[in-house]
Amino acid sequence: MSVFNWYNASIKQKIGGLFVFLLTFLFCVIVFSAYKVNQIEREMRVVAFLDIPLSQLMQQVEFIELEQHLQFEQFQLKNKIDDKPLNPHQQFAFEKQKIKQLLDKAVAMINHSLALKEVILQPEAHQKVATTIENYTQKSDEFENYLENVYQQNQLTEQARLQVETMATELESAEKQIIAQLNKLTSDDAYYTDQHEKDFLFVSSLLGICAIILGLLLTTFIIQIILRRIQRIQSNIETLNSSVEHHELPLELQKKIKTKDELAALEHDIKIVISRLNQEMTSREEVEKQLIILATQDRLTGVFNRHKWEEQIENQINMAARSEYLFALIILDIDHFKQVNDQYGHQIGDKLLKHLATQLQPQIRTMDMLFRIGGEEFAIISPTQDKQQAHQLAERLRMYISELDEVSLPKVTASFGVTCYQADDSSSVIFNRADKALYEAKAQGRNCIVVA
Ligand SMILES: Nc1nc2c(ncn2[C@@H]2O[C@H](COP(=O)(O)OP(=O)(O)OP(=O)(O)O)[C@@H](O)[C@H]2O)c(=O)[nH]1
Repeated sequence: MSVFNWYNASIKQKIGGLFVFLLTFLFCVIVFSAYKVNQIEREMRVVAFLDIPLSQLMQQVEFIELEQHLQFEQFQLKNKIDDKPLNPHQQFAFEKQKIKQLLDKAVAMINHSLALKEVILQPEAHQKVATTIENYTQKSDEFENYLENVYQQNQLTEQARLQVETMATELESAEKQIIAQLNKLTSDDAYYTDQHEKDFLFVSSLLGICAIILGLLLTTFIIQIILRRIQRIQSNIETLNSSVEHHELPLELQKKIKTKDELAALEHDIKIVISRLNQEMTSREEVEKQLIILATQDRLTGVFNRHKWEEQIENQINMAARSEYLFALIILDIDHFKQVNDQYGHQIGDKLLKHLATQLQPQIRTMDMLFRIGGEEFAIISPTQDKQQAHQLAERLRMYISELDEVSLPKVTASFGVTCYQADDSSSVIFNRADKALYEAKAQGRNCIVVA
């Protein structure tokens, strides 16, 4: 079994470990507390049902013993009390009988409690008290017999008097011993019970402190978990918000949701919203791309359309008007295209236009732009080219078109009008100049280039 590694454990594991420790401690404290309560209850029962009645009994014994003492005093002084119906022996026997009853009762109580194993505190001391009482009873019997003998002889010798005195003193001290033992027993029991009560109070305080710490920890732990999850939800919502604001695809929820409470349901809902938004934005981007293509691309040939042409020629004019920037404009028109349509059909005419555009695109630089600006009319904007360079490009393209040989398509040629940006040109001015050059090229017999 691997030992819990506190230093390498995560915060969650640490809090969990602390919980296990505290719960174990709390459990031990509860068990100990229950044990103490039980012990105190048993002790209190002994005090209530044994020690206190014993003390009461001994108070009565003490009282009788006081009476006896007085009697012995009289006996010693040989003061006969005429009005008293009983003689000293009878008097002693009568009182001894009362003491004996009380002491027998005390011994019975102690023995009963000992037999039932109720005495948990100082059972030996209780046993000793019982033995001492039994000894006392024996001594008391002996004293009674002796006293009877002395009385019957009707004269008191000095020796007998001394013997009676000694025995009486011994009996008295035996009684005192019993009382002292009982008092000690009661006070000891009270002391131990008091100690156990203090222990119990200490344990109860520990219990309370543990419960408070556990409660605080538990509350903090739960609050932390809830806060962390709320933060996660907030961060997801923020991501969502920023994605919508910046038109970016939102990130997927990173953490897999394990729990099934209300917050988990909320996270799940947000996950669904994010996933839907992802789909929505992806398809919207697709639609936007398609729209841009539709807006800028010629559907038949795939090159830029007239709309893009108008936008770009304006851009080029603006750039050239602001700086030394130069660009060339080439307009090319397929020669006798009407005949192609007439002879091969409109479909072949379309195919030819598409084929021609596809073949021309790789022939120009990436910065050059090819537009279809009319039926069989194309334009090329060629940035940073002067007239000569533009003428060379047009010538290369003219040659290329005239040499194109596609089996399924008729061979064609094209005429070119070429010009360059001139100061203060507007889009229509430069276009008209190029168009005029093209017109001249047509007039010159086609498949040629006129630079304006
Ligand atoms: N197949 C096809 N034909 C088109 C398209 N757009 C225009 N045309 C045809 O192109 C032909 C252009 O004819 P014209 O303007 O007379 O010019 P041309 O026959 O090319 O003669 P020149 O330009 O003078 O050499 C017309 O017959 C149009 O119908 C198109 O998208 N597809």
